Amino acid sequence: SQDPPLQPQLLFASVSVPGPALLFAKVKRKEEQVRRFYACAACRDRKDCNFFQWEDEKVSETRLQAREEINRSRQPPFTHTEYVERYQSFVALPLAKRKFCADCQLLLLPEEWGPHSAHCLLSDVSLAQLKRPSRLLLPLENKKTNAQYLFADRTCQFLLDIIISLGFRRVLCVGTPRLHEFIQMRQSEKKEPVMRSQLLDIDFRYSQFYSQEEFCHYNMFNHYFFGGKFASEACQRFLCQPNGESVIMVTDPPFGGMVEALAHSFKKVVRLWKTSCDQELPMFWIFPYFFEPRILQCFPTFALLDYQVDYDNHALYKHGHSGRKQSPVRIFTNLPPKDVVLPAEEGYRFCSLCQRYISSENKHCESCQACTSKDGRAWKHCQICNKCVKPSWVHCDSCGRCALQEHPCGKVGHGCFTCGSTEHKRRECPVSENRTTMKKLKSGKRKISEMDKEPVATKFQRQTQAKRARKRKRSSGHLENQKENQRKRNNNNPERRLSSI
Ligand SMILES: C[S@@+](CC[C@H](N)C(=O)[O-])C[C@H]1O[C@@H](n2cnc3c(N)ncnc32)[C@H](O)[C@@H]1O
Ligand SMILES: [Zn+2]
Ligand SMILES: [Zn+2]
Ligand SMILES: [Zn+2]
Ligand SMILES: [Zn+2]
Ligand SMILES: [Zn+2]
Repeated sequence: SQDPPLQPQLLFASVSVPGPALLFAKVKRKEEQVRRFYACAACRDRKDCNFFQWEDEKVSETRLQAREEINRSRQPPFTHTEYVERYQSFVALPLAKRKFCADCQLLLLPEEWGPHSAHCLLSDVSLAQLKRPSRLLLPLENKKTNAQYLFADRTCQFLLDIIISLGFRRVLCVGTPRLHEFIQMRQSEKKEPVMRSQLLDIDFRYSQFYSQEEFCHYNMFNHYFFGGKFASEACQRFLCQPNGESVIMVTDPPFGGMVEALAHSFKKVVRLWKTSCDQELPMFWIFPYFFEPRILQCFPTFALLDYQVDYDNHALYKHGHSGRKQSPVRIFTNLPPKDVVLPAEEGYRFCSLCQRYISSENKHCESCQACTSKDGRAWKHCQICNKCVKPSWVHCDSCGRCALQEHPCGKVGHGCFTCGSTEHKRRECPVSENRTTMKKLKSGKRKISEMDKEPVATKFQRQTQAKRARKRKRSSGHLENQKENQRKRNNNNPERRLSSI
């Protein structure tokens, strides 16, 4: 990008544990050069972790030591084994002695009460509460890094029901603590059929509640198991049980995350599971619909489902029309869409032509030969663009495409780096959810409905952009050529640094 380098990072702050960095590339357009650097694989906000190192940089001994020191200070206070032992001691205590420190987010043993006496303590922690850690723990709402948005019960129940009805008996929960918790609770209630689950998440606070077979402290941006070989083997053991076909992976990564890095990790998870045959690990990847092109680039067999994923603690992304925005979060899957039955009581119905379940207002377009709505509203077909567009869009002759009435006419740039939209820049992106956007939304200054903003560059736009690029190349000769190629290479490089990260 042309932007000054955003400080990349190696360490985690909110859930602060050291781990390997990712290698990114920064392109200086003017100087025609690429410089690679290491940055944190977990934090997308430099306030959380400001690790930065050029690839070819020599790091002094003193700096290495200082870094070691920071790493040490950011380790979880206990090992997973210690957490498990503590849990056992904790549940053996009488109710009156079971205290949870809300400030430290820690289950306390009586001999530790002293140093926490001035902290906010929760007393009489019941077994029922211990079974729902996602309610006990404060969601890490740090927008860029953790973005811990928890499923509403409606969504959790739907996911579990559909998983069971599809015949799966084991669920690998990658960044889905609440789904894991649902399955664990079900198990303790001895419900049939028996379901099992394992959680992989960067939030190590969960080590307090789950065994090493139930939880692995994991970074999904670089497939890193903090518990080392023991943990990755636990994951492999979970995936590769005798009836290997009955396992599904469900992931709900932070939305600001880089799709390509995630896909790279998920392919490694598949390799942990994969037997000799060329099977695909069944997967639900929960992510905003406007990432469809980028997800399909990484996983061409995936389909986008119409189901609107709903969160408890997300002020904006809510299901339905209750004055709030509808959720743009959907399920991507490599299972046949016709098998994923969406709830009729929420208005979903089957389109026999598309062979999939669609939302109530989505309608089948004869010209496109598909149910074209992505956002849940009825889309309309534009004869000139030869595709369906959002209801609020009109065809603009100067731009040669459909857009909002008040679009920046004639200024088709590269668009948003995070989601690909040409209607806004990264700073206003609804996905990266930075402060400015949140402030604007809160103060009601938002002129254009976020829903009306154009999502990822569509195939058509990409084609016209490519055409323009080719034209530019022809007209401005070699240097321009190089730039364009550089840009393309960059876009194809999975380790390229996106400004969203
Ligand atoms: C959008 S929330 C999804 C939670 C899910 N909706 C649920 O209710 O179970 C993202 C989850 O990913 C986890 N997470 C964030 N960054 C991560 C990373 N780098 N590696 C692994 N997990 C991460 C967060 O701790 C959080 O649990
Ligand atoms: Zn405390
Ligand atoms: Zn249809
Ligand atoms: Zn159409
Ligand atoms: Zn049009
Ligand atoms: Zn225009």
